[in-house]
Order: sequence, then structure tokens, then C-alpha cells
Amino acid sequence: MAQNPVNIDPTREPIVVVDGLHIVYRVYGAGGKGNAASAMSRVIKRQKRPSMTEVHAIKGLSFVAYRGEAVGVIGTNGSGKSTLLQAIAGLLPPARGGVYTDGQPSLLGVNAALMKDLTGERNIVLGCLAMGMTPQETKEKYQEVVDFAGLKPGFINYPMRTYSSGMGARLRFAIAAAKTHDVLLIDEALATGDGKFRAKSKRRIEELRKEAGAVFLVAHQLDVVRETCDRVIWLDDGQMRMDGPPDEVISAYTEATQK
Ligand SMILES: Nc1ncnc2c1ncn2[C@@H]1O[C@H](COP(=O)(O)OP(=O)(O)OP(=O)(O)O)[C@@H](O)[C@H]1O
Repeated sequence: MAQNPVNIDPTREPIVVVDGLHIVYRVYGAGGKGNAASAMSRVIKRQKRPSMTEVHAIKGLSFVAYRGEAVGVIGTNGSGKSTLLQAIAGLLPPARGGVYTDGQPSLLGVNAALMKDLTGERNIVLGCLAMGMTPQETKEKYQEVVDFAGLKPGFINYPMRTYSSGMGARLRFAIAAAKTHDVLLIDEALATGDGKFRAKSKRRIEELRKEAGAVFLVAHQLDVVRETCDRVIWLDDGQMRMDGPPDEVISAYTEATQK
């Protein structure tokens, strides 16, 4: 049974419904020796596998995000922010409760699958195709992505391993922003951008919110959240601590974490 049943506002269009969600990671062999030799010796001796530990990362979370919202998710390290985004993206099965989304969620993370040995140009093409764009749409969007990323001249033809982390983040965001997403989940991808790029990203996120469903943003930099979001969820040990307007939630969070 859900701990906090969700209340849906009938006058608005729900895009993401998180209903009494529990996410539990299973860690096998925690504390024991975890190498191949010890596993082999266990098999030979017909011993049971080492004990399993559970990490309860999200504990009965419920909320509704509506069309057009940009929701910031904040909280201390390990509070469950990335886990929540992965659960909304459908990458982690709930232990209990559920996540329902209207449309296809896309998770844009710091480790988004760009190929380090390929050039920026190749990554744009692959990224657009991977997001479901046709070759023709990819061709049409290509220059827009290059302009948005605004890399130093020539770098678009270099392998991505030669990029700084900020340049990689810019390109990743530019690729993701080329498409209208039903639910766009951004995990720390704006963190390394400079002020000018963040302002540009904020404008693009606003456009995406109008065109699409909802945007979720995880960021440790609170000013990024304040600038970009119109609602903030504060997670504390996998539970909802506060949900409301950015200024209110961020000041309560700052006060609590500076004690
Ligand atoms: N793959 C995993 N296996 C086991 N436990 C995990 C795994 N990923 C995360 N956890 C645990 O789940 C909890 C929530 O982690 P999560 O990464 O969601 O937090 P976070 O708020 O995004 O943290 P950070 O701010 O450090 O990025 C933590 O206790 C973490 O140790």
C-alpha cells in the first residue's frame, strides 16, 4: 500500500505520477571478498553466495508533475535524486508503488552515452538518431546543435575525449535539446556550463516546457535550480522533505544544511 496516496489536481494535466514509490538496490557480497577467485572457490565448495544487502534509496515517495512544469530536485549526497530520475526514466524497477508517465521520458545524465573516440559531429548524428529523429531531421537540426553547443572553433571535428568536461556537457545538452521530449530528465548536465551557457540552457528549457511535457533537473548548484525551475522537490534520505516554490524550498534547505 502506498504510504502517501497521490492527489491529482483535476484542473491540470498530469505528466508524471509518482505513487508510493520505493526503490531498493540489492548489493551482493557487500563486506565480503568480491573477486573472481573467491567466487570460483565458492562454486567449487558449493557454498551459498555471500549475503545480500539492500539499500532502500527511495522510501514511499508520492507527487504529481503537471504539463509545463520544470521541477528541480535537491538534497544532500545520497538522498536519492539520481535514483528518482532513473526510476522516472523507467531504468529502475520499483520495489513497491509505481511511476506513470504520459509519453516517453528521456534521461540526460552526466554520463550520457556519447562515444569518446568519435568526433563531436559524429556524436551529434548518432545522438539525434538514437533519440528517434529521422536522418533528414538530423540533417536539418545539425547546425542548430553545433551553434547551441558553441564549442571553440574546429573542436566539432575532434574526438570527444579531447573536450573539457564543460564542453562535453554543452554538447550533450545541445543534442538533447534538439528534440522535443515528453518528459526531459536532466541529471547534473548543466553543472559544468558557464553562466552564459546556463542562461541559454534556461531559455531552451523554457521552450521545451512549452512544447513538451515536463522537465526535471537535478543540480547541486542551487542557483541553477532557482534560475531554471518553477517548483522544487527536496529529498531527504529517500523521502519528500518539502515540495513548493523554488525560493521557499531552497531557503529552507540552505538553512537546514548550514546548521
Ligand atoms: N547502484 C547502486 N547500488 C547500490 N546502492 C546504490 C546504487 N546507486 C545509488 N545507491 C544508493 O542509493 C542511495 C541514493 O543514491 P543517489 O545516487 O540516488 O543519491 P543522490 O541524491 O543522487 O546523490 P548525489 O548527490 O551524491 O549524486 C544512496 O544511499 C546510494 O548509496
